[in-house]
Amino acid sequence: MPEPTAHPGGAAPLLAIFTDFDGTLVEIAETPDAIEIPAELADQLDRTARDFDQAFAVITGREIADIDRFLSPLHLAVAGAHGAQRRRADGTLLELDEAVSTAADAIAKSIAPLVAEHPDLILEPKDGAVALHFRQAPDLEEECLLAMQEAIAEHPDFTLVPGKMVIEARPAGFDKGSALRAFMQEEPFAGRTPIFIGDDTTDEDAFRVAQEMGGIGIKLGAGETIARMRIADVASVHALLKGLADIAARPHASSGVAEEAPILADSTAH
Ligand SMILES: O=P(O)(O)OC[C@H]1O[C@H](O[C@H]2O[C@H](CO)[C@@H](O)[C@H](O)[C@H]2O)[C@H](O)[C@@H](O)[C@@H]1O
Repeated sequence: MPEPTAHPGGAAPLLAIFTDFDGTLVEIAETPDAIEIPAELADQLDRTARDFDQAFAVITGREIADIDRFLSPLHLAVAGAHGAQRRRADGTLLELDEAVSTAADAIAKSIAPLVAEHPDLILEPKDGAVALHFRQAPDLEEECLLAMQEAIAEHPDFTLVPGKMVIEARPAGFDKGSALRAFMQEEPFAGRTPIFIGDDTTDEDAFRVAQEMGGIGIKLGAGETIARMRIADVASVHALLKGLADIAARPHASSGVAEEAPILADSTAH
């Protein structure tokens, strides 16, 4: 693994920026399609990517196609379906094993009758993963969990992960940490110091890997976390990205993230 690189003009390291999508770049909504995309979001992320020499990626539970649709016409580096899908910074799309797609289809099919019976549930089939949402029927959480456990029983290569009012099946061996590590082995991420911003339990793997690699995990909101830093809300994430881009655009930046961005708090401070 290459050592993190110092900024050519000063002491600040070159950063690689990774963010989660739902609950981090956009506010949580009642349904997956009801999210509101701030008008300037795509432009801001494009600027972040450019100012960090394209060392910027979204690591999400969503499909890559979803992220492209929400940020159109921007095509960022993205790890989708919790890392099962990945598009590199140079635009190369990594092929998903056909057996994984087939198994995800089968899991979604076996959940369909439950969703037909309870129209408030939302089934979100993805290429390589399946999400069963119960935000509009919270009393069905237990039933959803049992149904998903049953559905993956015949697919031992899949594992269940809880999210925000959702239970997801994803292929074992993929998570947001493995996605971050994979990006960090490639240009233009290699040798940089990773920062990952996220809000959910599935983001903990990425916090861990970012910190193992000498970087920083930034947890949005409350809740147990291994992330070293916290940030209050989605608006603060946008402000932080803008602030980081401003720092990166300066030719002789010399100060660190925390010093330049008081919207961050040490997550271990009381
Ligand atoms: O990893 P993320 O980018 O945070 O994606 C996690 C899941 O986000 C979406 O579901 C969540 O957001 C929805 C819209 O706000 C909300 O209605 C739902 O209750 C949340 O669980 C998305 O639909 C999933 O595919 C992602 O895995």
